[in-house]
Amino acid sequence: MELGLVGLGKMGGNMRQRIRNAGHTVVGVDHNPDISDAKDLADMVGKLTADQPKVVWIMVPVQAIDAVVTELSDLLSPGDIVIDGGNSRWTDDTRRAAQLAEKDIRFVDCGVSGGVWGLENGYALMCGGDKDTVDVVMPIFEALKPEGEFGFVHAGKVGAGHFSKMVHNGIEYGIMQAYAEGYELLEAADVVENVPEAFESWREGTVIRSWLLDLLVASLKDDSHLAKIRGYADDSGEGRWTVEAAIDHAVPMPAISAALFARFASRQEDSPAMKAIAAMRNQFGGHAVKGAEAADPSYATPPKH
Ligand SMILES: O=C(CO)[C@H](O)[C@H](O)COP(=O)(O)O
Repeated sequence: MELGLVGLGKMGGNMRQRIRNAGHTVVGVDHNPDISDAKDLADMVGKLTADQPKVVWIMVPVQAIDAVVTELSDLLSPGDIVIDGGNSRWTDDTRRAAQLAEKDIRFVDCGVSGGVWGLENGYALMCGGDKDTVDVVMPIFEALKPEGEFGFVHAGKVGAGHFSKMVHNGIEYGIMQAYAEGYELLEAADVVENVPEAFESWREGTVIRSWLLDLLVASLKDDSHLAKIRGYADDSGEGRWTVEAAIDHAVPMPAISAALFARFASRQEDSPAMKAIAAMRNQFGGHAVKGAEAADPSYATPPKH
């Protein structure tokens, strides 16, 4: 089968290779001419010549997806298929599907998990769209997914793929946070003599073995106290959308929301909220505060009311 692939970065570049390894033709396009097979989107579409609907997979940062969808809507023909494999917000899928449907172009949303290891291990795929459309793309999904029984779901209509991926990522936040908190306690308590060794021992036989645990062990092998990196964690939206969806459905989500808020806390040099707590403790109990007492001696004595 023939596929156009837009975006050949960390994910798209390896996906092109895995699809080619399975014997398909991929015409990839990227801003970087050194890795691109076509000079622009029009050139890429022109190079898709097989007797089939043209199928174009978008694998670009979320901010760039709308522009690519709009350009493709002018380049493709009725019956052709666009797949959005980025980490899009699931509510954007119906809007993009409707935009393309105006020109009878079909749309599939596909959450992709596997990161930089996907070339080797395969990518777990969660897609949404009409069954007939998903069936056309199936050879490409088969090429990308891990070998074996699992790693693919046609989750439902348009939007269901990214909704599934969003919840997957929310769970990812919660699992990572739990390992991270356990790591901090082990480091702080100084009871377990070799923390990386304890984590490594959990990789087999335990209830908490997982790939994320394997990855943490790999990081601790390289840097046993994680001294080379700062405790600063970004987010790209998936955790926020998961918590927002939980609110929409009144679903209690204490672990995932705590994991999300822990990331926000990681970005603060100092905590305005904890300053407020320290100030109130000082007000009601004359409890000592850190930092400000040197500059303002009034903090050293309990205020009189
Ligand atoms: O989808 C992924 C993994 O499954 C991406 O790595 C994603 O970036 C993770 O989300 P966040 O950046 O918010 O941690």
